[in-house]
Amino acid sequence: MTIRLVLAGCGNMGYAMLSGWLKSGKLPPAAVFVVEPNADLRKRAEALGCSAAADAGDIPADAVPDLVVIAVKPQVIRDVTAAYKRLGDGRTTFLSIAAGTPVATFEAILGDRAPIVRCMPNTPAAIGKGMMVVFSNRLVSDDTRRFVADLLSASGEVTDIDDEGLMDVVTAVSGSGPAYVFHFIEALTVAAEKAGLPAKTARLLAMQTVYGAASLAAESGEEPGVLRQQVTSPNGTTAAALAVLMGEDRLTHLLTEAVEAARLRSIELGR
Ligand SMILES: NC(=O)C1=CN([C@@H]2O[C@H](COP(=O)(O)OP(=O)(O)OC[C@H]3O[C@@H](n4cnc5c(N)ncnc54)[C@H](O)[C@@H]3O)[C@@H](O)[C@H]2O)C=CC1
Ligand SMILES: O=C(O)[C@@H]1CCC=N1
Repeated sequence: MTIRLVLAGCGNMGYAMLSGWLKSGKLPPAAVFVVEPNADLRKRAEALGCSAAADAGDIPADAVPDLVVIAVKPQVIRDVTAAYKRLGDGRTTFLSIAAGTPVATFEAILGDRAPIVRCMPNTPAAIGKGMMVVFSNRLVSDDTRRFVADLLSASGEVTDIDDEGLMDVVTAVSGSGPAYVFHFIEALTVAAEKAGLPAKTARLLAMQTVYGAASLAAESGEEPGVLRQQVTSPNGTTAAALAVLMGEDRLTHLLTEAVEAARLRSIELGR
């Protein structure tokens, strides 16, 4: 079958997105060629029905995929992209999910004819609940934008931005954000254990509370502040806890600091 998509890097994020695309049926596995040096990860991709090889040189020489997805660490992005230079004649679109790395880095390597899309996904993409934010260079046609958006929609919500400078903020909010929420679950579990709950119960309560609250916020159409007030009885238990979290805007300050640290790191990674 014709190779329509090459995935360079099938680690955590590459695999998460690939699984979503295949599950949705938007792409037949036989149309995907995975390039991944790690043998175990290649096997995992082959188990999905894709072809896989350790090196870009193993892609059939006559293949002209619609899309090359670059899903490697920012530190190796230049070397990896250089291996696809022959596909920079305008027929293939490049989609990078790397944190920090600007479109200009790809343009410098691939030349001035390559349509390039920069996307910041997050790991909930693995179960179709990701957040994908997309920035495209001027060579990406409307048709290609639609094609890419449709493919990405298999992994969750997709939204466009037209100011690339905001990608570092996006990375700090939705790209890294799942880790903040996972840590919140960990922290609530520890707090529950310290207050006397058995470990297993503590974890169940913390996880189901975050899951239920996020689902309610997403599905009710109500503002999070209103939902918060619905939990908070005057002078009750929630008010006591929120005085700790919201007093002097403690949690807001902490998250603002965390997002800023991630944003600055994203800028550094792009250098
Ligand atoms: N993990 C996450 O939550 C998110 C990651 N990203 C971005 O996704 C990219 C990948 O991150 P992860 O999946 O977390 O890292 P990872 O380390 O799990 O995956 C990267 C993969 O690239 C492979 N690789 C190394 N050299 C290669 C080469 N020459 N050709 C092909 N593959 C090669 C590695 O063997 C590895 O499996 C990064 O640029 C990161 O900024 C973006 C959004 C979220
Ligand atoms: O931690 C990182 O650098 C990547 C980018 C966003 C999430 N993970």
